[in-house]
Amino acid sequence: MVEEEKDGEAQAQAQEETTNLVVPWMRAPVDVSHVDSCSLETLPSLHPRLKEALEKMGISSLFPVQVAVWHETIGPGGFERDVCVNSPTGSGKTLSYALPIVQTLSSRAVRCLRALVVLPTRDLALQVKGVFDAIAPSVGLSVGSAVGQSSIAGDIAQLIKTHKLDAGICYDPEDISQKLESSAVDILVATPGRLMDHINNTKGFTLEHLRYLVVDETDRLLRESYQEWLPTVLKLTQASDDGLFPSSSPFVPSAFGSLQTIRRQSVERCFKGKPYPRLAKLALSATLTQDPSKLIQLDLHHPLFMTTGATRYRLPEKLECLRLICETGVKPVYLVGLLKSLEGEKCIVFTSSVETTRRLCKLLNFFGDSMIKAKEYSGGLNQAVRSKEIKAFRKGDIKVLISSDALARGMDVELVTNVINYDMPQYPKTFIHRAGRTARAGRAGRCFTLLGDHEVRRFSNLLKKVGNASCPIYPIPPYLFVPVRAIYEPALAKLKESVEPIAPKRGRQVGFKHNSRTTNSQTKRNKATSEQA
Ligand SMILES: Nc1ncnc2c1ncn2[C@@H]1O[C@H](COP(=O)(O)OP(=O)(O)OP(=O)(O)O)[C@@H](O)[C@H]1O
Repeated sequence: MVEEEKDGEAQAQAQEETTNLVVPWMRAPVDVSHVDSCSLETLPSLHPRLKEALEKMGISSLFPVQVAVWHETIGPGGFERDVCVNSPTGSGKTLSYALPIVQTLSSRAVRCLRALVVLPTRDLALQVKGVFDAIAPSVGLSVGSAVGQSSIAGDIAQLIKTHKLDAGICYDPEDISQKLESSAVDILVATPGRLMDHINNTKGFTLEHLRYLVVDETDRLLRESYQEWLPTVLKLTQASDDGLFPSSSPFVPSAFGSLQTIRRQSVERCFKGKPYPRLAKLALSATLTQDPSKLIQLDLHHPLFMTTGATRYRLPEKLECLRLICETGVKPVYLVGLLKSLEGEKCIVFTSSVETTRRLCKLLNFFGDSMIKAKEYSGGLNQAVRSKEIKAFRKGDIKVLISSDALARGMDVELVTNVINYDMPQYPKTFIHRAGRTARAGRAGRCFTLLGDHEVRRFSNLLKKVGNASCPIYPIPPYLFVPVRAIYEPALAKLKESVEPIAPKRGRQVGFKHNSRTTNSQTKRNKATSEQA
């Protein structure tokens, strides 16, 4: 699956900037910045076992966005409107949907797939599954995942339960040899590609009982069609809403024939509440699209827009932005000086591409043991290596992670106190998501951006777009900077020996682009490079 924010982001940003159209329902939002946190004790209707589960997670109160969504779903709102949330990174959007969904499903009597949460990448999906896993079992709900690069057979074993047919059940005589399959999970967290695999190929996988659809990182998911996953899901659930057989849909081969209708009715009767509830949708992002042509794809019902403050984007409150103006040709020296000044703290260093990530990581490790030990995270690595590195980073065994934008969205790693833009982000949204890997959950954090002289103006414009005027220069003490300079050339020579030259193309330079100007041109060239998850 494509992870990198490149050409798609450019197009999306350009489109949004040229169209000033805002759909009417977005003009009268609920402003979450006027909502207060709420203690679990005073949160209305919270299931006692969910309260216990939250306390075990160390949570004693809900954040404003979580209170606002609770109000619209469990509170008086009662899930009657679809909800679109634009709320800063680290503000707790995951629990804002996980908690109401789990609370509502806690009263279900029969297990079947009621909630589907879709995320753009495998790592994000597994992170969100972890949040559901922490609360859903307390009320007897089961959570599954369907993500790329894991075994399909393993998925099926986890998601589908096979029963023998009871003698008294009315079934299609043609299907007499078949066993009855049903969902082994109430909630599924999935990436679009694997979801489509199950929709198209997995016997017994059905969305006919789906009540909740969450589209997390909405702008990212709406930008690419991922095998038409969204229209497919909507079509399948629409068929169910209309009382049509999903098996009549061209998308799904029927596993049960006429038995499906009998099962659907009996299952829904076993659910306290409405017999045929509407599919409720929740769409969330820190940079929610306002593009009507994108939003229309969600087919929203009487949507309610929640946002934070009056500006389009908002950075976390305790995020401090700083910049370093780098002399041409020696940007890595500035980076090492900066990392030395932050020694002992967890840092993510963002670059513009998989290739720069790989080379920069190698280069840092050539500076010698006394300098910086860094690891790499990008779509250029296989999943097992990525998972290993992120685990070590979470544990604190690795302090510096050099990453492409594969890590920019959604990833929640505790105690990351610094984000460093080694390459200046090209788009405001990329800045928001990268910077948002720190200063999460009300904590403090810093975002440093390394700039060449020629980038200063463009960066100031970008800061205006993200609503941040203040970004002072960070002074690196000379005693950290000067010794690094002395060992830069030997480290660079080692790097040149160790890396395979890139196949020369017209106007393409071979070797590590340590010059901020060439890094910028490399960024442009690499726009076509996509990352595979
Ligand atoms: N009520 C709460 N009390 C304390 N911590 C919380 C609470 N809700 C969420 N958190 C923590 O806040 C952090 C950020 O939450 P989450 O990942 O849901 O943010 P987000 O808004 O989805 O961010 P992003 O836009 O970057 O994806 C997580 O570590 C989570 O455990």
